[in-house]
Amino acid sequence: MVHPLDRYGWNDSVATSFASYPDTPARIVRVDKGQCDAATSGGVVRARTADRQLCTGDWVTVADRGDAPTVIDLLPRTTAIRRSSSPRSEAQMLAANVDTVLVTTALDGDVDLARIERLLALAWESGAQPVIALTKADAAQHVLDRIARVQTIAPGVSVLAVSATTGDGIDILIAVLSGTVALIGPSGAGKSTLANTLLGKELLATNAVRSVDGKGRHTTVHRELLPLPFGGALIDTPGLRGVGLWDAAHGIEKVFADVDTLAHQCRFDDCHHVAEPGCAVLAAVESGTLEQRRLDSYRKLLRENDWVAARSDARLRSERTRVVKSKSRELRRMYKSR
Ligand SMILES: Nc1nc2c(ncn2[C@@H]2O[C@H](COP(=O)(O)OP(=O)(O)OP(=O)(O)O)[C@@H](O)[C@H]2O)c(=O)[nH]1
Ligand SMILES: [Zn+2]
Repeated sequence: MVHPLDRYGWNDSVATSFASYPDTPARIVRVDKGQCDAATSGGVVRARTADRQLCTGDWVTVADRGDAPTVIDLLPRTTAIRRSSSPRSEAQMLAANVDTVLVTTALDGDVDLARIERLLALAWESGAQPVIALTKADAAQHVLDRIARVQTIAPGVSVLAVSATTGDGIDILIAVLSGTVALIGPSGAGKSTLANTLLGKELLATNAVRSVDGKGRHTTVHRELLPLPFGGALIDTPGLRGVGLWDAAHGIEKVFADVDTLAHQCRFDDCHHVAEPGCAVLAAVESGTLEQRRLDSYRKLLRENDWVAARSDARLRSERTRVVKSKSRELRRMYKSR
């Protein structure tokens, strides 16, 4: 049977997770300050978010409380794309309940491998399956070589070259996408153009890249979930100029599965792959099977991740101390007044 929310990613397991909630099921398609657009079986409604921290893709329940629809419950997220938002060292949620993360990079310039590795770490960490789309293939040379190059840094990920202009590669891309798809990539990567091609219509504003410096302006402002004509739904995200990792140790391990396998062959279990004897990682760099660039990138992301983890631990600790202190102040006041 067709469910009205099928277009927004409804399926059997989603239906099961709603079983114990009495209010109306809905999926968040867009979040604004204090309000959101929520897709329900009766259509998209404007709802109050109360003080809930929601993000695009969340499954929630809504109910009419007094004068307006209000979000009541937030269902547990199956996957979540998070990045660190400096300077407060907090996690920023980009999208929830995503099945496929479509990492995009334009082929018309230099492909920044380290940036792809970073975006892949973020994607793997979310729990969703990453797919890489190398865009603007019509404006690129040596496309096959470049696909092969990117494939070496992305174990377990499909790498496809596509062109929204000519339509090349779009069919294959559609075949590998499943469920809710989130598009991520730097500004000007052609995300909105690709999104419009997948959606089959011009729903998202695109922006010509400034010809002077080749930089795209940020055209995408909102994250919005839109139904795809071939099934599933799409979330476009604003161009991510710098994405900081947030607690992405597992994601980094997946991106660098090759380095990880080597690391298990080192003589010492706690090898740092710097100068230790019997280090399989350094041996692989020496023999040319592992690129120095990739090892450097791996180390850099690990260091950054450790740093963010330490900072957020410190923040949580100080928050906890503050709560404890204010609680004990409260208690002291209470005892005094007795
Ligand atoms: N030649 C060519 N140009 C493309 C293609 N796809 C996008 N472009 C161009 O690349 C530029 C940027 O495209 P957008 O889709 O706005 O990029 P974006 O990633 O959404 O950018 P933000 O919204 O800033 O994140 C525009 O000038 C597009 O016309 C393509 O397949 N081929
Ligand atoms: Zn080692």
